[in-house]
Amino acid sequence: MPASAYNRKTFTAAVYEHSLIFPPNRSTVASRYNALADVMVNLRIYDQQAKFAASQDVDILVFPEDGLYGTKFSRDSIKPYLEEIPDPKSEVWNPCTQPNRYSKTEIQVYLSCMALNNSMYIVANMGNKQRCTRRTDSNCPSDGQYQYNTNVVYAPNGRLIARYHKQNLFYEYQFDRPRSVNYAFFETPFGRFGTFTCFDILFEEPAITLIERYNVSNIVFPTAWMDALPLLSAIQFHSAFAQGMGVNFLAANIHVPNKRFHGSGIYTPGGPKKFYYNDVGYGGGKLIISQLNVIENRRPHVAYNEVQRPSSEQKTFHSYVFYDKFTFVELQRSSGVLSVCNNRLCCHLEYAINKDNSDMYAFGAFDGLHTHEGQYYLQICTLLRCANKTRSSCGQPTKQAYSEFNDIKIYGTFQTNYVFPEVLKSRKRDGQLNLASNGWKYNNGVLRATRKTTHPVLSVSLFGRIYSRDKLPPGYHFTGSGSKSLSSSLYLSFLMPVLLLAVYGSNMACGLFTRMDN
Ligand SMILES: NC(=O)CCCC[C@@H]1SC[C@@H]2NC(=O)N[C@@H]21
Repeated sequence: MPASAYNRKTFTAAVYEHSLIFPPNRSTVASRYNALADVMVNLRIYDQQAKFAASQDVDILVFPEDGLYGTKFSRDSIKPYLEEIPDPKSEVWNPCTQPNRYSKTEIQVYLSCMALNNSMYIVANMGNKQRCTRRTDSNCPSDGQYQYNTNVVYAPNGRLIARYHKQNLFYEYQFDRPRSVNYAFFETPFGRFGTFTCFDILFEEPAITLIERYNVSNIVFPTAWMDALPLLSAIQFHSAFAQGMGVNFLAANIHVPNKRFHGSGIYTPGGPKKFYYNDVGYGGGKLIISQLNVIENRRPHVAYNEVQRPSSEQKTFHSYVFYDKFTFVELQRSSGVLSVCNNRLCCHLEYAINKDNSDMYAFGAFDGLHTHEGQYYLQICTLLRCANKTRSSCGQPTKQAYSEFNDIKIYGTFQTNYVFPEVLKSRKRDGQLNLASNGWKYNNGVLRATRKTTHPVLSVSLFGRIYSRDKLPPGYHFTGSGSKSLSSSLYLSFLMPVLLLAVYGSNMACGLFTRMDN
């Protein structure tokens, strides 16, 4: 559909960070009756939020991943919470107006009525079961059903219009990985929306393909994201993805601060519109509402690619950032130009700092395969505040910083256009994480402050992904996939190589892996 076909210029979006009420016991198998009671406690809170959102003329409301009953189920204990969900690509169903078409679909009926009663698009995450039999499907799990982590989308008339099964599972042994990637998108009067879930954002499939091949310019993103500082806090990375890919991005997280689940927001190609970050044990969930422009023409970024290696006079050192060994140089002067290289990536920094005595900053580069909790190939340039004044603390998580910069300009010799510009600050008032809503520009691969920074700087980074250098095929991680009965060492040392050979072999034969992204 051409962009001019959209009859709206703006729309109002909302995301709800939900402080969910967990079922009393997630390790034993509850009855369907008790499971539904657990879900209803959370659904009623969703309903209150939807009513309030409607009073604010919200067009689309997003709820988080695992928001209805939480995480850490076993394959068996999740079963009473699952529902069969028909494929909206092959049939039209309005659960609110046709509640008896399928049995045991109470959650879907409730969500659909929420959309209809409040006349808005509702995006939620729930569990989907799909029966199968080994007689016709040799991959059918031994318990006779697939179990998927699923996003569902309802139109303002209550109709189910999209269903997405999460591809890249993150230690979710209760769920199966879909055998082929499914792309879920839907049309609204204010643009085309795609959906994927949490860990998916780090991978090419389905995220990049949805945006580039299916031309979605808005993403609805239920997530259960645990912050991993210094480069992968929720608000920081989700905002950077929106900017790097040139999309509106609506991220709803669960709120469980003692497990590092927090940070939701509404992000645009030009920067964050509104976000919520609260890591203390009180304050609870929050509804965030913001008006956004309809994206007429998505404008992806091109990363700076000119190869230049100005030599740095300073000594480099190594330190770990989230298990990756970066090469760093320390910022020792009040202003200057620094370069640092790691493998094929060279990063360049021009800066002027008003440095507080308690701060130490370093500028680092990493070009390699990240292997902790999943595998993904990274190229990163980062200017960060070290956790204390030792070099080995550079890259360790910290939320404290006291220095502001008069000037920052960062660029690098990236071999990918998938570069996400991050600016993370420490909020003066209370030391909470903060984002820059303006005062920064990302253009032609160069990230620069357009004026003196406000709030102390925690990190400023160019976070690049090279999907074609990932060692695992899309969606294949050693986590999840319902393989709970296999010990991970057996899986990694024996079965994984066999699986990989089989997958690569068959896909190569089918010519599916010929596409190069970079
Ligand atoms: N529910 C999910 O899919 C959570 C995955 C996101 C976690 C992000 S990605 C890698 C980092 N590791 C973490 O602990 N948090 C980050």
